[in-house]
Amino acid sequence: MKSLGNIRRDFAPWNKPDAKPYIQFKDVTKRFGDFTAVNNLSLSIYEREFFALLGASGCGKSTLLRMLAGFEEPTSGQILLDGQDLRGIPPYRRPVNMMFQSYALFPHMSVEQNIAFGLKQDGMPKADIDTRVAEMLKLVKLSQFAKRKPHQLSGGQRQRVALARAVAKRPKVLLLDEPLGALDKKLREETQFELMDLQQTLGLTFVVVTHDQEEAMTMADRIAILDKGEVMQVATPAEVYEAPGSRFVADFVGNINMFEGKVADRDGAGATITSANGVTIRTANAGDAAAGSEVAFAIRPEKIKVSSKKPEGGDNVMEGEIYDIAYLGDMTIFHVQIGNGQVVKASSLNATRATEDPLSWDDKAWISFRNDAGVVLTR
Ligand SMILES: Nc1ncnc2c1ncn2[C@@H]1O[C@H](COP(=O)(O)OP(=O)(O)OP(=O)(O)O)[C@@H](O)[C@H]1O
Repeated sequence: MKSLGNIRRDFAPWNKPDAKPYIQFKDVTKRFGDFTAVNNLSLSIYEREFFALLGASGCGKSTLLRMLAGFEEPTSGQILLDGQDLRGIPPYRRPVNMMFQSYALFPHMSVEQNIAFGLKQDGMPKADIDTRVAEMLKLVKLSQFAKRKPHQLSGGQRQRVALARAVAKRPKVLLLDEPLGALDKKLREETQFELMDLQQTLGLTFVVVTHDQEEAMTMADRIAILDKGEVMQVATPAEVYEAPGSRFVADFVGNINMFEGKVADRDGAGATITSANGVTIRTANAGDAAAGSEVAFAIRPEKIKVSSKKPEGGDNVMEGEIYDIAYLGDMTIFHVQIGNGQVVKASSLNATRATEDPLSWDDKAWISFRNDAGVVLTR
């Protein structure tokens, strides 16, 4: 795992000016009657990338995948794969395979027959099929289950059979529509790592559709966040989380506190922001927000410290009262109502067993955060 991690750290073709995208959506629009499911969308995906399409139900994620697979054609615009326009090319002639949420395994066939199915249809010689199936079974660690029927497997094992079947034909691109949707939380988390390993081992390009942001953050090299058929932001998980480009993205990914307000003063890269309900915030990252403009200051709960005593110094210190406490085992989330009535969420890791600074409902408390802990959003 360590070495894979190192390889991934260097994997950023989107930052290389001469890197050629492998998959390109160019001004793609898809209408169903007078409903626009995908609106003039452009997107580039690179070879061997693990790319996630993330968005709420109905935002057009599956439609994008289906157009790439060839089950739908764009109303206008182009989809290119390795420079080739895909329009008019039927699904079975595209170097793309799709794995659906309902794995659609054939119930009457054994695991190995399921995996062999597509290869047989392609007329591959029997000896080659046997070799390929054995290789796939080993890859997904199901060799000992080759003779079983799908109903004799667990949900996670069935999911791996479906994966093996989807990659058996060695597609260049694997499309996964909510691939882990049917698995429980623990199994999902394990399987996420298996999927990442598999993608690395095979050197494939993966495009995965999910509405689960944690899943997208864990697995993907980059994430496209979609809303109403449009791309809101395309970035690495860390960028999406630490530097969201808009209120929509900030709010969509993870938990965040938002202070709506105005830029009162700018100095260098920083600014002073007065929130609509009277809090003054000092920030070092004001981006391109102009003095006087309406902005939101956004800060993640884990960047805010809660204490019973007023912290000495510090960039931003506000007095409040504990409004609510949620103990989640590994961490505690405090809701602190500050002077102006706004409730601020702050989380702290429960790294030690007894908390050094016990806080309780209705206690007076102080919140504090550094001036580089949040971002200013202009959109
Ligand atoms: N064949 C179709 N005819 C009419 N409308 C469609 C068709 N396919 C999709 N849509 C509409 O297009 C929009 C986008 O659908 P899509 O399946 O891409 O969403 P999604 O983001 O994948 O959502 P979910 O997470 O619920 O699957 C939806 O409003 C859907 O109702």
